[in-house]
Amino acid sequence: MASLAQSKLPIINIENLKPGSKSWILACHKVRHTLEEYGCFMVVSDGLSQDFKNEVYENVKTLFDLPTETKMKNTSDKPLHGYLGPFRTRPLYESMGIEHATSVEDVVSFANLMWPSGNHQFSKTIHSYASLVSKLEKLVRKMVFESYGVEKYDESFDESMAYLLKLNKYRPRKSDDETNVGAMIHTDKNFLTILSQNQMNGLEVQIKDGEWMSVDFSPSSFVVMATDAFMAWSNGRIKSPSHRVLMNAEEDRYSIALFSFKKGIIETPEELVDDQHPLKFKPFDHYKFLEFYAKNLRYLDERALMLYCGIIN
Ligand SMILES: O=C(O)CCC(=O)C(=O)O
Ligand SMILES: [Fe+2]
Repeated sequence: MASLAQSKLPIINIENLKPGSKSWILACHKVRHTLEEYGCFMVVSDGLSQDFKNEVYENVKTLFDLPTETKMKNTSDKPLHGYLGPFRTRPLYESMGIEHATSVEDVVSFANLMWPSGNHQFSKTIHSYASLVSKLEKLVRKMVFESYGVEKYDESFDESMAYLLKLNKYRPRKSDDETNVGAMIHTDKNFLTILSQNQMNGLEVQIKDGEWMSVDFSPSSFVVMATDAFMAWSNGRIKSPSHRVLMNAEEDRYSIALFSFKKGIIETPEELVDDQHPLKFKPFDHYKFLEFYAKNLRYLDERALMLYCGIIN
């Protein structure tokens, strides 16, 4: 069995840097090289104070405490965007998607659906959180694009990004007979993922040679994770790390993932294709790929992308 690495995820400081400065350029390269090697890294953010984080997670708990019939009202025409309840293969897990969480109107209408007389506190806190995290998403993307010298494509991403805030709850096991798998081994299908958790660990990432690393979130930290779509965009340079959640905690674990999706086509910049790096993935419509994935959920890893738009050279 693969061993569990004790090392920590790289931590990169990306806040408060002046674009164009020497430290900015160095950080851009570091972000890109770390995503190429590990597919993820940790960021400690000034914006995620302990008080704010407590407030966010209290609101998340209040949401999951609602009756199942209420939570089930959260549906979506997009796959895997609405409420997902526990089921046989993953009894510990529940998740709620809030679409367009960076738009205050959309968060308010989600809250109105969950609480008939609204929930101002929830809307305010969750919208502030989504805004903070979406800024980080934009920053990381800009840094990677700049490091590859293809920043001219970043604007079209900025204009067409949709943000899904995915709130996850993992309850503890009821007995030793129950599985401890909170989330099965998978790679993400959005463009970039920015994750935080309450104080309960459980996330594990496969780094190299099948080695699993358990992620110890430091306070005020986010994990930035690349995905299959980002890997395709980079012509296979960026790694889309396999990850899972194992629940050994005795209390509920909550996490929040901000998922960015590109409305429209994702295509590898021509600058990233040459004789040594032939094109690996055909251009693809991001949401259509998500639909394909949702219909073929046995391919939880990057095989889904290979089957959908991979080019066999
Ligand atoms: O809960 C976590 O830490 C990870 C969640 C996750 O992998 C996902 O939502 O795709
Ligand atoms: Fe994931």
